[in-house]
Amino acid sequence: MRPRRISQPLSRAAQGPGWTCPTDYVGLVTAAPAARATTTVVSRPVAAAGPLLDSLPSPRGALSFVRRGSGPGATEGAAAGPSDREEGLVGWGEYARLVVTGPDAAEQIGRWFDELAAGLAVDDQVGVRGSGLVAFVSLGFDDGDPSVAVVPQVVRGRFAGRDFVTAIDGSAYDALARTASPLSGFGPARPVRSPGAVTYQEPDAAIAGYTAAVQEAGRRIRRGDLDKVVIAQELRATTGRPVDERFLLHHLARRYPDCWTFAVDGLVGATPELLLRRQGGTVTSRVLAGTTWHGRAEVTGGSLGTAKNVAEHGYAVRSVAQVLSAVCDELTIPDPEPLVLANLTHLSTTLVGTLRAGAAGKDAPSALTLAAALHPTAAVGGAPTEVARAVIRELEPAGRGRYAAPVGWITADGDGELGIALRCAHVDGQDVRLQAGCGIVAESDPGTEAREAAVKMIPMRDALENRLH
Ligand SMILES: C=C(O[C@@H]1C=C(C(=O)O)C=C[C@H]1O)C(=O)O
Repeated sequence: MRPRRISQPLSRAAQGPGWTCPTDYVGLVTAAPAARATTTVVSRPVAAAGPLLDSLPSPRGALSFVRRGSGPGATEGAAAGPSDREEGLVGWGEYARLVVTGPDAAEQIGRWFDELAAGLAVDDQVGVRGSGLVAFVSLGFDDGDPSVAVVPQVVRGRFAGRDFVTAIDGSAYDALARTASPLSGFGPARPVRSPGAVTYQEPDAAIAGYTAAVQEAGRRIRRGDLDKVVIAQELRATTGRPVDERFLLHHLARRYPDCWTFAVDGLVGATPELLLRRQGGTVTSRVLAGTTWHGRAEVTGGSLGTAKNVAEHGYAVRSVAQVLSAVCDELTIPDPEPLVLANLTHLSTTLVGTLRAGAAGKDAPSALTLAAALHPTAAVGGAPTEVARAVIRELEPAGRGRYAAPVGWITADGDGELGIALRCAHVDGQDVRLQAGCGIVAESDPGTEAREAAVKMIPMRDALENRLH
């Protein structure tokens, strides 16, 4: 599907008289709406109604940023998390969307969202994070890579144990505004389908190309051009049937409850790395770099703490600390600790900051502004940043698209939660592009890095092939 650029929200008139519902969602369709002068965003608390991901109505166009989600068959996987601790947002339907490129893509999205918000009335009876007006955002890695923002027509959310639904316009709005508990209508309008057989295109050539790129990156580091660069591999796959994004999301959420299971405009994955959460005056970032994986003898205990991993991790933490310390009164940077996932263990540091007093409230930098300032951290770019970006452009000529860039949601008052789009694939019908990368430093061994990249593709390969280990 080619991105459309829509600078104005789709008005009811533009949808035409025959318009009913832009998605396959049918659960909340009620009587025709009364005419309203101003479009209203309505958020209402609702009774808990099963896993968030179960509400996504269509195979395509899923919007998600969910943690500890489960979905059907949640008890199958050993790693399944209890769904009562599930939190996040899912959305569907498009009230408005923007696709932009350029070094100021995040700024353009921020301005567009501010203007859109200024034209909407908000009736929020929930008042938790993520309620009220939100946009899902997925930025491009490089200036030329398109960035996408979507304001959904319907959002289902859960934070701090509170369930809510937000709707703008359309049938869901009418049901929400008129009935006390509209949730009985939620559930997939179309059954979730497997993508069928998966074929990978020239996997050996992809690995050989990657190993050569890592070798070249190492050579440049050793000759002193830069200290660290993250080099990514891509793997293309074709599926027997058009991919149902929900199939991937359910699988990822079950298997990786500690990750944020995301989907925005066909980019689907489960990332362990939180680039930035802004909640009022508090900012949080979980930095990952330095990796070992299960099945390798040296995975346990001390090996994660090798000088190479500690150095790799240090670049990433410093790159985040530098940006956040400029806007924070206080910034806590604890020692790194292991983050154990189903297939990998990363060195992890969670930084927490308090935004500078003068910068609080309306003048505070928004979550999107901060995420754009942080991007690319040395966890996905390198050090120094600009040299690493140039090396990535050269050694990854296909371009990254939205892989390894900020993905998540933002609110109109500047809060939001944005991860780094990792362990993901871009899905377009039966075509799937998987990407995964590794931080390269002077001591990196190309063969080992190629194996690490392969391990990082396992979450998405398993999801596509519906394999549970
Ligand atoms: C680049 C990726 O992962 C990043 C690189 C890591 C590393 O090199 O150790 C670890 C976590 C991520 O910050 C990826 O998963 O594609």
